[in-house]
Amino acid sequence: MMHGPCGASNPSNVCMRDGSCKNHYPKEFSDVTLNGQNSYPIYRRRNDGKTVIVRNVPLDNRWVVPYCPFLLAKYDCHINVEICADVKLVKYLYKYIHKGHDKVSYHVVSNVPVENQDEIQAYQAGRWVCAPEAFWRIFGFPMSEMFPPVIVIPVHLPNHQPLRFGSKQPLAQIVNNPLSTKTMLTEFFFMNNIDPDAKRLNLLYKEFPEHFVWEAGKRKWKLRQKQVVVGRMCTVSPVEGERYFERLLLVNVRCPISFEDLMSVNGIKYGTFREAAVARGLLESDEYVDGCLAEAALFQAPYCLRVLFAMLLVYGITADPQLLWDKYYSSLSEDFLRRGSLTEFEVLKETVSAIDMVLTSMDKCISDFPIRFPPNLVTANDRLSRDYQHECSMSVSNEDILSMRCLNVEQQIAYDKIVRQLDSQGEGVFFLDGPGGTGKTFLYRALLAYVRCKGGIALAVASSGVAASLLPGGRTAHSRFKLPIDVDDTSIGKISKQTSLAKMIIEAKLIIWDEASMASKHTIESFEGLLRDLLDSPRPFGGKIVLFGGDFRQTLPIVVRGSRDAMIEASFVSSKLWNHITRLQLCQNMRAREDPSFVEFLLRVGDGEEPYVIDDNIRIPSHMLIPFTDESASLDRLVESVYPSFENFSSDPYSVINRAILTPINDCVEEINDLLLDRFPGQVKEYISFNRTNDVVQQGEYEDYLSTISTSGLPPHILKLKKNCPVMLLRNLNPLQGLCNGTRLICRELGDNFIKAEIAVGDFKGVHVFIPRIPLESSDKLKCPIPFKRMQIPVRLCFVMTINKAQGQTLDFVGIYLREPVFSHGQLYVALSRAKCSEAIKLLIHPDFKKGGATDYTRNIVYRVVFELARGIPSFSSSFFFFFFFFGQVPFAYL
Ligand SMILES: Nc1ncnc2c1ncn2[C@@H]1O[C@H](COP(=O)(O)OP(=O)(O)OP(=O)(O)O)[C@@H](O)[C@H]1O
Repeated sequence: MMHGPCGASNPSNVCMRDGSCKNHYPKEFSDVTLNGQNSYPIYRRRNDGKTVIVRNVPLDNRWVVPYCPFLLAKYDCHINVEICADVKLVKYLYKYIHKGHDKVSYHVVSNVPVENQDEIQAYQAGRWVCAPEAFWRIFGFPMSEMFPPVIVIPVHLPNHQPLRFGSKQPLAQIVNNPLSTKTMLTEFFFMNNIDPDAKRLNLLYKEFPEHFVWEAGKRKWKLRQKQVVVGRMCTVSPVEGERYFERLLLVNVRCPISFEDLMSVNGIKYGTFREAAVARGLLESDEYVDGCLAEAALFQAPYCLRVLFAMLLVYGITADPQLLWDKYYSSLSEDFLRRGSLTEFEVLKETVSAIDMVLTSMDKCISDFPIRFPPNLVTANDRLSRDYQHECSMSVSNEDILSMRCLNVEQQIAYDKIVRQLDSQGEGVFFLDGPGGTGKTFLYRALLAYVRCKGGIALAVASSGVAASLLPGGRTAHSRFKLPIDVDDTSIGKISKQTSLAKMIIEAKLIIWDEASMASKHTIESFEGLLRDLLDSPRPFGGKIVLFGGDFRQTLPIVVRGSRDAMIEASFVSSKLWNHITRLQLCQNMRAREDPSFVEFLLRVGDGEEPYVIDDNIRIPSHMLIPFTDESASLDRLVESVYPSFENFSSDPYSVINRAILTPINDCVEEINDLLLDRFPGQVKEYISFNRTNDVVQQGEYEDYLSTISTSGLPPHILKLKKNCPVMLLRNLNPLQGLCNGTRLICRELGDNFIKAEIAVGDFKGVHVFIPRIPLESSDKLKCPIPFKRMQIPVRLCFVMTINKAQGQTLDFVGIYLREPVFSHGQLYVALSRAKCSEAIKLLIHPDFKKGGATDYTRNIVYRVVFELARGIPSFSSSFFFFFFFFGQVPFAYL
């Protein structure tokens, strides 16, 4: 069915209102179906050049009314079906039931003279009941049904019980009726106080109707025998003040026995619900920041306190930074004061500089915040030259110096080639291509050591925080080169030539960019434009020596819900710059060198050469499999393989940190993490988040829903932790000091307002940090359709993590849980290649009954075209290396 035509071709069409179409035709062309503004779908309408003539006007795809081709053909009429894939679209479920498809407006025209007509009465609304509906109603069949039934439960302040009475009922009778004061809420408290079942079940208010029935006549709760129901508290807007805070407490406090009990926290009775909510950490407030710093100051760790203070400033959690600065200055400067040799001014300068240094790594500076200091305490020049000095004087570990002499043959060839260019002050852009574990990081470290030992500047960056934390002095490429986050083909990084950052980049002898295969081509092109601009050179990358590295078998740049073509198009190999790059190949797997048959298997999986059994499924060697018997028993076996005994792990948490269960989707991560936390020894502590909608009007309406959202970029609403458990950081908090998105940590202390954690991997292993609650947003618009911020400690348990989060990490033991098969290029390969040998891997594959229920094969997605594009450049000694690539992993050193 075609709409219209309307608009200029037919301005009098029925859809025209004020000169434009009320149904917004013609729609936009779109290659794919997208979620549009306010969750209305933008359907796929390809610009294929086809038109049809409707009432003498040529109409293209933009005029087609959405329809379902199957239903159209089957019933020979226009039927459209929309699937609610987003919470905002649920409105359709209700809209069409209540809107009344059969409702009509009609006008009754009478012969009465116009001046005597009652226009309002003349306008009528009526219903037209079609024959099937008439029959349906006559037979008394239900027209609509909701399952399970939803019981709405009231929220009222003490002595504010809502009361219904007749206009003629005597007031004394109402007041003296003992039942009038009883509501579902007061009786919920009563039951929690006296009823053994209610005590045993330890319920939240909203859970109560699932287990108890409300007897309206007797105004009391009775234990429910059967029937499934859902309880929902009525919504309360934050503008209602105390009633809103009371509801917030009722959402989170189990088994309260009275209003007073609800207002008590740890034995302290607060005067208001708001104060009680703040004390429970359910509300964002300045009291929280104060409490957080006061608690942290007790640890007498001024370095950690300064990092914490900087985080609280950056995330804008405090309204009055000056007040906090004055109050905590002595704790923040404690170590400088203790030195004794510094003047008061020098102590101040050192303290401010130290905080400023942390702020710089988060792209801020102390002068961005309203704290009064003597003028020019830390100047912009100080800041930049500090960064410059830091890079110039980067220390080199003995291990890295030694690595220059331990390179294998392939590494040595690549190393020599780059060193030759460095020594001859030449130029060159390289791509170090090697499967996971072939020693790319090892080679980067050797090259960084070479340049730095000679006093030169070598900049090390990576696409992800985890990879950056494995390089000495590593930063994420975005933060180091100030690259825009949302880049397109016109973006160019911008750094003023007068700054010392520009000086540092210009003087850098070598720039290394790890995991460039994960960076989008626009990001790399933007970086290339920046180099040309800074170096005033038309040559690619401004004539610098740049070494990119990565593995195109691993995951490609993320294009949210992007198609295969979109991912390939976004990849580095699709960039025009790819032709200017010399490829260096590493093949010998150093991580899994003890297990050559595993290495060969890995490569076949990564290259998409492992034979397919059915569709795109490959068979997994039986010794790597956990046989599927039933859901919980098989999962138990997987868990036991990865974490045989938690008793030993809690005394040596480092042995947990290098083990993990990997899974492609986030859905079961939280569930299995919670299961494992239960088995982990120790007392559990819960941190409940506060979810704040960006539009304050939506707060009351969506608050309950927001707390159910679980997505990989956000910590859970209820974060459960135990002392010594492993967690993963979810934000780049302080990349300079190893706190990157993906850094693994061990929880050492569980404070009321923050956790004290120890960095468990990378160059900053062993460093302690305080991690407070910060406001976090998710970029996943589909899972988070209502824009909101979650105030929570930005960590997740990492007994289990998604495969994408594990990229770049080496693990001692890997469990792979495939409740759903992998869904994107390279995921199976990334998961398998985290281990050093096949003995250190166990896979559990859920049977796919559509494919015969087998549990020994699973999907492997490989976009081979990426490899073809990658090979489209001159490959350095490629034939020499490919010989070994295909004919076994014979180490060159043995030849
Ligand atoms: N020449 C070498 N001599 C000894 N050990 C090496 C050598 N090269 C690499 N290794 C070791 O092999 C392991 C894997 O190396 P590395 O992490 O550098 O690989 P990678 O290619 O960067 O892996 P990924 O792509 O998964 O990050 C490390 O434990 C590293 O120390």
